[in-house]
Amino acid sequence: RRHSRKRLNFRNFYELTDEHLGSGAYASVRTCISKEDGQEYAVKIVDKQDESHTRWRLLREVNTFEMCEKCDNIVKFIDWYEDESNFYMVFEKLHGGPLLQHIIRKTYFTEEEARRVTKDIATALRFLHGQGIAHRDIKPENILCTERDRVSPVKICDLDLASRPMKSHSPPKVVAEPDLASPVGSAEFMAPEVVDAFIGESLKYDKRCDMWSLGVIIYIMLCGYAPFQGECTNEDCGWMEGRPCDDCQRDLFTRIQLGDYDFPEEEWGMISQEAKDLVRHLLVKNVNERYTADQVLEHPWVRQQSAPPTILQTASNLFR
Ligand SMILES: O=C1N=Cc2cc(Nc3ncnc4nc[nH]c34)ccc21
Repeated sequence: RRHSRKRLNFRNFYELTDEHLGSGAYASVRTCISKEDGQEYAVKIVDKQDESHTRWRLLREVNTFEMCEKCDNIVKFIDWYEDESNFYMVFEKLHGGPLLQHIIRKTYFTEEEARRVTKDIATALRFLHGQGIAHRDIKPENILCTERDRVSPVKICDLDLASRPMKSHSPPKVVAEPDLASPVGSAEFMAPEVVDAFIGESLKYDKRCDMWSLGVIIYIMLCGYAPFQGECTNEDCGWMEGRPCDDCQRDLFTRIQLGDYDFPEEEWGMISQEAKDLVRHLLVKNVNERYTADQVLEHPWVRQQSAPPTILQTASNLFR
């Protein structure tokens, strides 16, 4: 009972400020100040009204963060609370904010800065994948800059969609007399891909989705636009303003599935061959061939002490 009582008093331990750090569909992230040490923290406030946000789902995310506390490139989780209407997840406060907002504010952004950010994200992914966890939602909003005045080091956040490592790779316990009503107990009915998921290679490959996402982030950091973009015939469909458009969405999915992207000379002419080579090894449709986090960290462009100081056109293109 003591344990749960403590959980109910977020406001006894922290005071919310009116600084909003971000908001998603079901949660908002705000700055709060600890009454204990006077330091700023970030708190993700999850609305309980959305019944898909159960305590079980919160505790799973909390547990995933606790597995990652040793990794310097994953935002540090501090503690969680709840009251009748919200869950509160408290994190260390990072002062640089989300990656793209940071890059837009910079007058110039160099390959060397892109290399350092890439190394930090690959380090976080190597740690997660080493724990058997796939992030599954790697995107610029989930890459946070630690400092206001420089783009690296960065940390990844939001493990809500992260996969949980399988307890063990043992195949499902098969009972002698299969109870036909409960498919889990009887492997006789499992499809090949389900058997594969239990014991096959697919477990190894489910982390590779994060490496594709990393490839898209590196591409955007180097030129300021995405490798795959959807566009429909209707000029002012609203897609570019962030409004939904089914035709654009379908076009985007088709382009991703075809994996057809290129390096337009205007921006990519001045970018090193090593940087392009790394992107080529990540935006690979075949997961068997797609680079792992270890391979990214061993790649010449990432390993080198510094990449070319070439000033990129990223910031101006991001503004478009
Ligand atoms: O788990 C999280 N899901 C979203 C999220 C955002 C988030 N945001 C921030 N955390 C710490 N400092 C931040 N500064 C800006 N946004 C910040 C932290 C943790 C999570």
